[in-house]
Amino acid sequence: MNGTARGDFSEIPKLDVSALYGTDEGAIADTAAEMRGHLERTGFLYVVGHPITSAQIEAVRTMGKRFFALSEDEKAKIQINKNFRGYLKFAGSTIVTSSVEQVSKPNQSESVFFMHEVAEDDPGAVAGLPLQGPNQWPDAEVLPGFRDTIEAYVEAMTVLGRKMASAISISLGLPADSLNRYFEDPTTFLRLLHYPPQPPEDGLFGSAPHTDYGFITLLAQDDVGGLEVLNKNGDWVAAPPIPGAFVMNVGDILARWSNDLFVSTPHRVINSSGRERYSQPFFFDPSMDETIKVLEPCIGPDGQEKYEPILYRDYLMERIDKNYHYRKKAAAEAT
Ligand SMILES: O=C(O)CCC(=O)C(=O)O
Ligand SMILES: [Fe+2]
Repeated sequence: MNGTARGDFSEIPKLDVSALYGTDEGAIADTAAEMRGHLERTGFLYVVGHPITSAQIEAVRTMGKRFFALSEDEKAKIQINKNFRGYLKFAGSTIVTSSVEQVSKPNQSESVFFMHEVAEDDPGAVAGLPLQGPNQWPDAEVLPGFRDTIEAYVEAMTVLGRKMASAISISLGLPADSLNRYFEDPTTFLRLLHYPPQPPEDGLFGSAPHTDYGFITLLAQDDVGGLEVLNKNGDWVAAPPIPGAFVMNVGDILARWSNDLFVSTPHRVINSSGRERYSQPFFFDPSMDETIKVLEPCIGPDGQEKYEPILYRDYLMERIDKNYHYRKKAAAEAT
């Protein structure tokens, strides 16, 4: 696709990925090719035809609603920690790395993060590697079934994430398994978000314009709406909810990995519905100790690699440190 098509869209395309779960190689290749077109043009697509049931998606949403309905004291028991796991209170994050506009007002949301599980006695955790440690869970007596529901969902989403990585490989003319090693111990974040209704106000967002850091994001949203995606004309294109579908988007490390073949598109949330909105993005990223170097098929005839290789851990830490109040504070205290 030539550069002029990048960002040229007025709606978010839909892709049926059922072929990726089968063995028909022709159908897999067709799906991968279609996906590639979307990743180049919009960087966003609806994923349908996956095997994750609406009931399973809904079960996670219900757990999120129950969690956010707890008292501030109860939620604060699992306040977000240095390993980036736990509860981020309302208005706890401001996006300062946004390339889209200068953002000053905090996001009008509260959220809770669960990452890939790392045992306390894991060598990485013992060595104090960043972001390596156990999750923080709400008290099982307060929220029975919470942990099981989240873990089952993360497992299913990880399978879907790997299918997408494989499709991306195929779309670039690489063997289906060529990216597997990057996702053996994937860095994953499941973020449960709650956006209370917000007043219309200049510069006030549920989620301020931003791009995602990682490889891909697979988002399930409730029926409220409010997610918008920026096209090349500067229009904010709505990404309204489609029952059972995930909104998938390219993150910055995939854009970088692909030498900017794929586009990490800015997006934002404004919850002007008058209702509570709940969403659950799953961020599927490479292993912390993998080095991300421009993929061979993405190097053009000029041989130019626009980006230096980078260790995913270093990349991620830099991005995270810039974005969150609590980490900025911790970083300041450490100096
Ligand atoms: O809640 C949404 O619809 C989008 C959330 C989002 O963009 C993010 O958490 O990165
Ligand atoms: Fe996002």
